[in-house]
Amino acid sequence: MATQSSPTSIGKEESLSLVGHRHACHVMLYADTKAKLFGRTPIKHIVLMQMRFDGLLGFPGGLVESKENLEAGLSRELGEELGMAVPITPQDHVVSCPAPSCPNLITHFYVKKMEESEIKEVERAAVTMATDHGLEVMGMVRVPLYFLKNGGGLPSFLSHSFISNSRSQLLSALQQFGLVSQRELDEAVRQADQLRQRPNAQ
Ligand SMILES: O=c1[nH]cnc2c1ncn2[C@@H]1O[C@H](COP(=O)(O)OP(=O)(O)O)[C@@H](O)[C@H]1O
Repeated sequence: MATQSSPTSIGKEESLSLVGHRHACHVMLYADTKAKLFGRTPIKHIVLMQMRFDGLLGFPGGLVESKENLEAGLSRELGEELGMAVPITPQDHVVSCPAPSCPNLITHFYVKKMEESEIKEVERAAVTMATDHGLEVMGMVRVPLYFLKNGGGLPSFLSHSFISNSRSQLLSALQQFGLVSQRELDEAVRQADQLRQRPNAQ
């Protein structure tokens, strides 16, 4: 599994002053919802990730070119991956970290809250308009934040494989933005670890 523990963060401006480093920017888009699974389990929040071309889960975004500023580069990547403009501002920045297993790469993470109708528009555009759909991006996925029996829901989602530090980005954003309690996150991680250790796990 490709999950790493939280790497040490670095100031965004400080990271930009490092010589010979590349910068990757990714964003977690989310919205509140009143929808219920099977008419009874509250979904609470729509949180978007994507299935990448390499079969790993990650957030939309990508490498920023050296001439671009970070938010402009991220907005450009989103245009390609989501098929519509989703402007990102410096206020959406959450944390920057050296990539865990990629020397000289800094990962910058952003979080943007949207309306439910806006996030549904993003999902539609990602399939119908995005140039990357079916190529670099296999599809957007919603993160299940609820718990079902036998580890279903968030624990099962967390037991999949994630690119770079995107799993720890997800966990810390869910906690920081109050989408899942710390107690539930701890329980989800515990159950995810158990699911991975099952002898018949794939
Ligand atoms: O969701 C993510 N969170 C953190 N780092 C990521 C995420 N997705 C990819 N990365 C890292 O950033 C690098 C570039 O990202 P990505 O593959 O999205 O860019 P690209 O489409 O411009 O090639 C990847 O090789 C990986 O190390």
